[in-house]
Amino acid sequence: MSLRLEHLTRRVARHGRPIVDDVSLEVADGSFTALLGPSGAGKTSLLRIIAGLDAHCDGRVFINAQRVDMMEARSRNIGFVFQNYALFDHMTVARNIGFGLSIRPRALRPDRAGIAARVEELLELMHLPGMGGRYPHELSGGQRQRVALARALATGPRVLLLDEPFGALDPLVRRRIRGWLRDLHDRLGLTTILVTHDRHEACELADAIALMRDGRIVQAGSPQQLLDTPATPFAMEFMGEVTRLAGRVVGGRFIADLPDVRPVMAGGPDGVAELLVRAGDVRLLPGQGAATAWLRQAHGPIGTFDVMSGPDTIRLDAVIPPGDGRIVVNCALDVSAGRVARDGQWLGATDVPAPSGSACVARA
Ligand SMILES: Nc1ncnc2c1ncn2[C@@H]1O[C@H](COP(=O)(O)OP(=O)(O)OP(=O)(O)O)[C@@H](O)[C@H]1O
Repeated sequence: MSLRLEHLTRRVARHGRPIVDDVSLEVADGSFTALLGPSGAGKTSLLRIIAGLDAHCDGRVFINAQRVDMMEARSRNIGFVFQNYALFDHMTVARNIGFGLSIRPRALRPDRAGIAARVEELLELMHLPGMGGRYPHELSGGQRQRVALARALATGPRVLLLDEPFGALDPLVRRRIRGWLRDLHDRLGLTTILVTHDRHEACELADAIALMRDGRIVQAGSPQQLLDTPATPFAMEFMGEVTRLAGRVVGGRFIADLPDVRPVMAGGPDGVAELLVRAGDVRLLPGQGAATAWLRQAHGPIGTFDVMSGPDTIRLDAVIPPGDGRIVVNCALDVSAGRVARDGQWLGATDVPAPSGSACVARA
């Protein structure tokens, strides 16, 4: 099922600006979309509006072209999993899973045998066979999360909303459950939206990412699009480690404060600016300058260096030059693949998509 969000806005008391601010987004049928962003960006608030758990003051939500934001939550046929599992501790796993079915209106409710059969089917699907009689406190975190998923899927929703579902799990379990979740999504033909602040998680799982900040969507697109053409310096920094170099734009070139950084072409008027560059795009050029770089730590082909250039020493990540790269003398720095920014925007960028509201991609 496809989703379309149009200009969604939510205001709450004692909060100066809207916590969800004019958000528009297309989510393709069968896609896995991550709402990514720092704490307080409005991800959970947006998810709750879609689910019908919180009110919005402006905008519309469509599922398969049908407007649903005036419907109550349980009529939307959306499955929702919270960060903290939110299982009923006093109920067995089987009753937890069957709960949504057991409170359906009489005309739609399966009989007891029907509910039991559906619960068994879900226990099997979630790799929890024979665990229906246990209580939540008798399960591991990963198992509890799978019970929460089973409960969300019991009524057969086609849209699944997940709010930081892996937050409380250790990294190993987290990785395993991610792979399993993506398989489940594909197998059941779900349309899934996942809230996370972990870019690795978003990139590993999702076909599309909507990056949020201050209640707004900064950029939406495939993980590769966000990595290759970040809409803003914030997007670039959120999607990967970057080094920032201070400097100025003079006559169409960025001149870094560090004297051994080679000038970079830059659009925009003259003035103070900064350059953002990824570690894999910083090259030390031995014998072509006056800087000295000491390798502090190697991470595969990339190293963390202390670079002394003129009177300053800065720490940055760069590609380790061939040979013994522990001390690189008389070097210049090539950062020509970096991007030049001023006041939180790219300077003279021509290849960057417009922020906010861009459509999410369909699944490959
Ligand atoms: N009911 C509310 N009343 C007042 N402020 C709220 C309410 N709900 C959320 N907020 C505020 O709205 C902002 C967005 O919160 P939200 O939980 O949606 O962010 P988030 O991106 O999901 O953050 P996190 O990753 O920390 O969960 C925050 O500043 C939060 O304090």
